[in-house]
Amino acid sequence: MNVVTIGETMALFTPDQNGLMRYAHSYSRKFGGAESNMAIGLARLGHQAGWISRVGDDELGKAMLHFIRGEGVNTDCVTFDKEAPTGLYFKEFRKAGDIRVQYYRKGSAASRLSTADLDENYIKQADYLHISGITPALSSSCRNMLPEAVKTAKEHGVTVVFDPNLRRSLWSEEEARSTLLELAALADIVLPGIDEGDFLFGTKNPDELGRLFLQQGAGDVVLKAGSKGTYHFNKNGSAFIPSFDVETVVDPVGAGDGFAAGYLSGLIDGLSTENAVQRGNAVGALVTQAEGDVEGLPERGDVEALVNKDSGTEDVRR
Ligand SMILES: O=C(O)C(=O)C[C@H](O)[C@H](O)CO
Repeated sequence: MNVVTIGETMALFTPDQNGLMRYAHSYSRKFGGAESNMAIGLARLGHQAGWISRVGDDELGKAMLHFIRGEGVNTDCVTFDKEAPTGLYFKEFRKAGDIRVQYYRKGSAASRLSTADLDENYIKQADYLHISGITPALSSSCRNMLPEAVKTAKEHGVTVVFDPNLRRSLWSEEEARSTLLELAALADIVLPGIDEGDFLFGTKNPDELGRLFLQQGAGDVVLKAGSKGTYHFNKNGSAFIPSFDVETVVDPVGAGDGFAAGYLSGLIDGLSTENAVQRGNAVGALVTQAEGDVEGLPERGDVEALVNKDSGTEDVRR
């Protein structure tokens, strides 16, 4: 297994018409969850990814498992929870550039994840353990589980990758800040966005953020600056890798997960850090071109076509 990830996936309902969702009568049902989005992204690029989760023992949970397994992600460590339902979320396209999400996930099956769901043998066979800052916001058992997962990974030399994925609606600012900082300190690689860096450290200055995350304990800091590009910092210095131009953003949700998949794909393939970041930028850009959290995740040929066509290859080691 190249990467094992842990987290909640929800059934995602999108109104079939744009505008205020109160007028919607029909919805498309998709699936979305930061960690499984990333795992599907990896599988689509030809890598082996495993997902640890709990889903409701209900029709949506069963459909979700079929879908994610069908995408080529290993689901051996996904449990059906008989006591709690699969979480839901709605994505409302109000108008161009105004997309809102509404969660119905409190008490969901995945919020009941705990250390009992961690299988040492499953985690230890991976090269990377990927975790996100959404999981600890779901419940105290989820919150306690992540440091344990990290401990298991570290005992077996598995590299820990942490994407803060700040979701303000799920918890208080104080709780979010202290927990995300704790997890960032445990990770080998952190993948924050500039706004998340600002939330955690009170600055949007990339160099400052790079320094602060390194000081916090990460070995590699991959700082996403949206449509501008991505900064990379480690003890040897820093680089800026520009983004790829996209004409219209159809749906930005999931772009960060796509970035993580592309970046990890690059590392797994042994690319230089800059080229791995560039692959992350390419996958992130392509995700925004289709509606849905995973529908735009590209196959390898699409990524190569974009990388080879574009001038995004300019990378400056600073
Ligand atoms: O918002 C969440 O918690 C999700 O996991 C749903 C989406 O798939 C995710 O936000 C995309 O990154």
